[in-house]
Amino acid sequence: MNKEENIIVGISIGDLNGIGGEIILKTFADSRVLDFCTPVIFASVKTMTFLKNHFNINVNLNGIKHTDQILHKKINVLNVWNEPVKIEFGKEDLKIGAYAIKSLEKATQALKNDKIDVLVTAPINKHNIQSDTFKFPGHTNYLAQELEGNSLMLMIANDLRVGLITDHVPVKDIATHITPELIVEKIETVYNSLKRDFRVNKPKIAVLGINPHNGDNGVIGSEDDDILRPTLKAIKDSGKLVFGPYAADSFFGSNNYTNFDAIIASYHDQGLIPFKTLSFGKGVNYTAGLNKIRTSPDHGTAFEIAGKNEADNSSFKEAVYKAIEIFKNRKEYKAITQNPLKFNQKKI
Ligand SMILES: NC(=O)c1ccc[n+]([C@@H]2O[C@H](COP(=O)([O-])OP(=O)(O)OC[C@H]3O[C@@H](n4cnc5c(N)ncnc54)[C@H](O)[C@@H]3O)[C@@H](O)[C@H]2O)c1
Ligand SMILES: N[C@H](C(=O)O)[C@H](O)COP(=O)(O)O
Repeated sequence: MNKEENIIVGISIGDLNGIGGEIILKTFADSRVLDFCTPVIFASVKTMTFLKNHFNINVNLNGIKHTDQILHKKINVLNVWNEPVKIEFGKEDLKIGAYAIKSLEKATQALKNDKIDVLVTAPINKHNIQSDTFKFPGHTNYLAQELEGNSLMLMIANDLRVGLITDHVPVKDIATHITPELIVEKIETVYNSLKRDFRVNKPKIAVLGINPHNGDNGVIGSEDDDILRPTLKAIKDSGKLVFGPYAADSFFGSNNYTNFDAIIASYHDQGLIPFKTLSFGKGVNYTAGLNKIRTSPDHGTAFEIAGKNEADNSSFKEAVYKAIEIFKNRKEYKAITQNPLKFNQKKI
């Protein structure tokens, strides 16, 4: 297979009782998608056949046992399990959560071993995936352990990119998590990702304040003055185009966000509420900063509509496209930065 043209997209199935299977099949039912990527779904042919019949989606599945059997122009399904699985749409079920993790672990292994080029994850339910061996609040935190680099949750929709200093952290713990070291690490990660993954030459990054109105000189909290401002000053002094802190409440409403290549929020809902409000259904969740590429849609398992053929697959499709785009950008960036003279040479 020509890996240059046919990027192999590994897909973890997510929660089988949610909308994951539906959005995956709807995406690859459009055969044009198979012209530029080769999907490999980590699940089982039996399970995927049940789903395609349930949703009446007319696709052919190519069942395989090993990644060396992957075929181009086919929807490959790698059999991670063979037994029949009882799918009950909309039901939170620990047994179903265990299949989501089986799929994720197998796909991650393939990603680590370069058997797939990128990983796109369908949504999981964070409660039913917990077990004695799996204790992560999400893919980002799991992949941060499995892969190399410093992970960053970066939500992307066209030119809007919102990264988080803290991600799946309970509200009561946020302030203690935000240290100068973590701020530096996350800004460094988004800066490098903008250059390498999105080919932004001189990234401009905005940082949102932690407290309401940046703490109003200590009246509403001291973290902005004591931690954030001095850290940002040191980063700015190093020559990076980093701006802020900006009061978070008006930053998006005033359209100021359009002036930056990325926005860094202090915590999950500070960043994800404006992001999803502006882009829900088109956004992509990208785990930046790691040696491998993983994207996912900007939504969850949507149990209330699962099985009803109502799920919109736009965000999942966008997640596939973005993973491919980032894969290509990284390759190009590597070529340019390794030997710029060679890259610019033209054949005479
Ligand atoms: N990438 C992921 O794995 C991921 C992302 C977000 C949430 N989750 C998990 O999913 C579960 C449910 O989370 P939630 O209820 O907060 O968010 P959700 O995104 O599942 O649902 C929010 C709302 O959006 C609707 N919706 C979501 N996706 C849709 C789609 N493709 N088409 C049409 N409507 C859609 C739902 O019906 C619901 O009304 C939680 O366990 C959460 O942790 C997982
Ligand atoms: N915070 C993500 C969102 O709301 O879209 C979601 O929980 C997924 O997180 P992981 O990518 O870490 O699973």
